[in-house]
Amino acid sequence: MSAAGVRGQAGVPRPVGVRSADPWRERVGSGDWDAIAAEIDEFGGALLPRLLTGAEAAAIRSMYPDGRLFRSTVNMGRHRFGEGEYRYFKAPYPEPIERLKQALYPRLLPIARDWQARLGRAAPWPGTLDEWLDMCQRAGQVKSTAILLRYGQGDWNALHRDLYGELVFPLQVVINLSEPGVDHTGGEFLLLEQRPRAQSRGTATLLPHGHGYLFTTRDRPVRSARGWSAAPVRHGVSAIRSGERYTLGLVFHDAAQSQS
Ligand SMILES: O=C(O)CCC(=O)C(=O)O
Ligand SMILES: [Fe+2]
Repeated sequence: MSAAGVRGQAGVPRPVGVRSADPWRERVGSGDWDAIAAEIDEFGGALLPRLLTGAEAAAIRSMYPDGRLFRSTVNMGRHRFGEGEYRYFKAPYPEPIERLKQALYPRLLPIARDWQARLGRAAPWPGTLDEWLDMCQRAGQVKSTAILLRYGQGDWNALHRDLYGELVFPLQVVINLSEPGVDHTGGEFLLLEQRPRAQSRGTATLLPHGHGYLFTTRDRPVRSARGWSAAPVRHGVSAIRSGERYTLGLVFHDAAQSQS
């Protein structure tokens, strides 16, 4: 950890002094990114360090009822997406959301480029999130995609992929704003990987409070007889058995006008 940070409450690095580095980049950078890349290569998902303190997670949870912050609300039962509700943040995003997306993008980029090379595909993603979102905008993908999800007892999220147009960033992050075992039981994060010419593999993860979880958005390279093939990956959430579970979903492409 850099000299500019000290361990704050609950193990979250906190900036000190006027010359401290961007605290969001520092938090994101406190993970062992070689180990994270190895983990996502093996399982299609990987736990990230704690990205939000308890107070910050509570502050984001408390945004849920404030209609001014959101561009639309999705009733998951009505769309047969599961049960529960989520809301799309309006751009510009509240500061922690914008800063986390900015801090995460350059860490995800080498993994995305590496995957694309293995799959023999061209990597369209520029070095910064702003440049990439400009490309989305020019392609008509102009709508914000960060979401705040709220699940009560019995709610769940059907297995899906967050694709919103031709342009896709292949990795995304979810953060648990609630504390498993305290605020909710059940509500495991699920990944389902469709393996080439084989049965699918499932992975369930109880996301620790305030931590990020990095996972595959559309598909990822897996070894096959002829080298590498693209394995489609879906994600979802098992039923919440008790309590409430709030999460923050960060997708790195924006959405076409025709998408919700
Ligand atoms: O609530 C979760 O853990 C997953 C939410 C989700 O579908 C997403 O972040 O894209
Ligand atoms: Fe999703």
